[in-house]
Amino acid sequence: MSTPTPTDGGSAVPDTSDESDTLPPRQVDHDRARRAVRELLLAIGEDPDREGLRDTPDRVARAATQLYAGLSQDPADVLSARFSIDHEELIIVRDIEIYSTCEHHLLPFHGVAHVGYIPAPDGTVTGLSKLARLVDVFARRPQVQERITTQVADALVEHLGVQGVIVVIEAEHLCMSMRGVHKPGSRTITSAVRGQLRDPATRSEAMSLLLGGKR
Ligand SMILES: Nc1nc2c(ncn2[C@@H]2O[C@H](COP(=O)(O)OP(=O)(O)OP(=O)(O)O)[C@@H](O)[C@H]2O)c(=O)[nH]1
Ligand SMILES: [Zn+2]
Repeated sequence: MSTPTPTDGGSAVPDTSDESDTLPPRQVDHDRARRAVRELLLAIGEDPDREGLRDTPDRVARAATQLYAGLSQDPADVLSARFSIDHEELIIVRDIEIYSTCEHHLLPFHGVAHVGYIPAPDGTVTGLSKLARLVDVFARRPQVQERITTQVADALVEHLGVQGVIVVIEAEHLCMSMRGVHKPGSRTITSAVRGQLRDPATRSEAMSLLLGGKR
């Protein structure tokens, strides 16, 4: 599913294998990331060669391969795990923990995602874990919360042919907590609704299940 990422800290070699036909090579360029982190440390007046910081550029570069792994992952691959169970009613996975990185400040935002959908008319569903994996594919990129929300909803329509989908994400943005406006604890809630779940009655049933026991 995912494109392999270098683990030895060496510079990423552009992917010229067959996989590059489907996705552009987006692995983290370790050398470049290391140089950038060293520059940032110099820019803030730190000594990147002092003991505690000596390995930091390399650590940050390696962390980036995890934090931005979604850039080289294809939602179609995640949703290729599908099977027919002849179920045409609402399916919800809620409280999916989500960690992402705000594209404005490169600081984390984290919270929960709730995903519900009404399967295609032939009853085809995907595995429950795939909904959480789908969230991660879009969260592990430089992002804004609204975009993750719509991308998850649109991917389920496009790749699974669902009749309706609702996605709600609640998250705290550290760029609002530890800097800037300094409002720790504020939560941002975004939603995206498609197809049959736009119908007010169905949508209200889905919302009460999505948020059930939490309000
Ligand atoms: N809509 C949206 N805004 C976001 C998200 N993450 C961060 N932001 C906002 O992006 C905005 C960037 O505003 P700017 O004025 O360009 O940057 P800034 O001077 O650092 O803003 P402050 O955070 O207010 O200090 C801020 O208001 C952030 O709260 C997100 O996921 N969605
Ligand atoms: Zn931010």
